[in-house]
Amino acid sequence: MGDETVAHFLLGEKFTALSGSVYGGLVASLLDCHGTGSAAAFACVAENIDLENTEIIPVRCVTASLKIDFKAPTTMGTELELIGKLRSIEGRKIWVDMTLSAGDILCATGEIFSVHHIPHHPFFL
Ligand SMILES: CCCCCCCC(=O)SCCNC(=O)CCNC(=O)[C@H](O)C(C)(C)COP(=O)(O)OP(=O)(O)OC[C@H]1O[C@@H](n2cnc3c(N)ncnc32)[C@H](O)[C@@H]1OP(=O)(O)O
Repeated sequence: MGDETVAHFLLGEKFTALSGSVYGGLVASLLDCHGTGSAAAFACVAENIDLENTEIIPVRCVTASLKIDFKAPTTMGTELELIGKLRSIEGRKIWVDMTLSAGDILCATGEIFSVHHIPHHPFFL
């Protein structure tokens, strides 16, 4: 993964909102999921956890804040690429900047602030 995370998606037509384009709420969901996954991966790297040889990723993150800017309609039928870049880690707090592109078109940017290693958090009981 180096200093960035990459994921690809090809969505089905059922996620169409306005004609020919992906529903914006789904764009936000993809960025949310990619953001928390990226935050967990960056936390592992910071803690020298070997992701290649780990069956269960020992770090979990939850979204505390998510900001999306929609830059252009997200074309339906084109493979989407999500890229996450670590902005910073301060203890349990992790900030990741993201882009979502369809081919050459930058469709959305996102910023996620997530929190990890939460003892006794109801999500992880
Ligand atoms: C299939 C895989 C899917 C993976 C999951 C995808 C992502 C998700 O859907 S997660 C679900 C949506 N998110 C949630 O439901 C989270 C709900 N919120 C919470 O559980 C808590 O508020 C939580 C965990 C974020 C923080 O609570 P808690 O652990 O008690 O820590 P808390 O002390 O309040 O905050 C920690 C730090 O973050 C800061 N912080 C918390 N929320 C925010 C925020 N919204 N903005 C800025 N800073 C914040 C606090 O100020 C604090 O800073 P510091 O340590 O410097 O004082």
